[in-house]
Amino acid sequence: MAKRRLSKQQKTRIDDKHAQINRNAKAPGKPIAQPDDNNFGEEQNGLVISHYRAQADVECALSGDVIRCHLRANLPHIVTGDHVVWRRGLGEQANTGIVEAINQRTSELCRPDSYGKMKLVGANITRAIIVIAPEPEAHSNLIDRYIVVAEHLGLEVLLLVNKCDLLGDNNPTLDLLKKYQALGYRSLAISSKNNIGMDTLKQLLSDGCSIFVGQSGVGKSSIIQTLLPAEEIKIGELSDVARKGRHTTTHARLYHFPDGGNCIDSPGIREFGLWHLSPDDVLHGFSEFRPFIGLCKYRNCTHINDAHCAISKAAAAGDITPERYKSYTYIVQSLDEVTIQGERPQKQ
Ligand SMILES: Nc1nc2c(ncn2[C@@H]2O[C@H](COP(=O)(O)OP(=O)(O)OP(=O)(O)O)[C@@H](O)[C@H]2O)c(=O)[nH]1
Ligand SMILES: [Zn+2]
Repeated sequence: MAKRRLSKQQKTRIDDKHAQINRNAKAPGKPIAQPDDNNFGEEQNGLVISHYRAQADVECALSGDVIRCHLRANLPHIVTGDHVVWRRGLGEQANTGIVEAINQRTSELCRPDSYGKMKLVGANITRAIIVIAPEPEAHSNLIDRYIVVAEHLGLEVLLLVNKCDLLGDNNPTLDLLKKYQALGYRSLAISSKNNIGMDTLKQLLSDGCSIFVGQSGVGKSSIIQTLLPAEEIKIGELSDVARKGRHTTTHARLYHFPDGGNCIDSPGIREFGLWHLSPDDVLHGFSEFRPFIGLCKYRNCTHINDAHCAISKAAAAGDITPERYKSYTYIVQSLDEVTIQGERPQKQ
């Protein structure tokens, strides 16, 4: 994945798209030919497992069947993880249905597509599993970036150390772990290869809807495969596509863990980033900074080398660690960089 600095024009386009997504959630869409109401049964609840341009696979809340549904015109943009009201086709049409309404979402995850346009990739996610490993080495700034987005979306964070079979006694990953534990983040060390800690992980994931994020090679595919033995091939397919960089062709899919809880996965979701966040969002994403927010002398304080800044004073006094403060400044200064799907990393 390449990091590149967005031009003003591209940033405007992303902002416009985000505004459009918000408008779509409220405003009517283009009129399309409507199916005959008499051909469908009672309204019922469902869960969007996957969605395509004009259709969605909806799981019936009662039977668990997954039905390919058309979408009622004027419906806001639908996305994997949406809770919907739908009606099943009658008679010979029982294997189809129509989505009538989308219930309010508790969270929305967006990301830019290959053209830099923002699109929704998942809804109602409750938990971000940030996967790190002794190899490739974990960097706290990357962890902080994931945490900031998770905090912004109101997600629970689980810092998952995979490959614990490679941890010696003095591995730097253990120090990292302690640092985030001290900040109040839950963590767990596992080895998907040696099946260590997997039962505890299953328990932690047994409610809500999780997504797995983290740098390439930490073992996200391996972990998901272990948790979803029946879905092995499909996960593998997604992973292969990710490696070839053809992300736009894949759809986010919702999976049920056998022991409870859901997971939404796609290469696009695994690479979640700081799309659209303002410097203020980033500030609030550093949870230990919050007691000092609003105490700076100047209202337009950027908290980076500003005079009379309560945040930098807290860092100097040791109430905020130098690493986290540095991480904050680094993230704010790189907010206009974005990872575009399908691009290869550029040499620095
Ligand atoms: N030693 C050890 N190796 C592991 C473990 N889990 C995964 N691996 C290895 O780590 C490598 C990367 O695993 P993947 O599951 O492909 O990692 P990923 O995070 O999905 O990578 P991307 O698909 O590139 O994002 C593979 O060679 C795995 O066999 C583990 O618990 N211990
Ligand atoms: Zn300040």
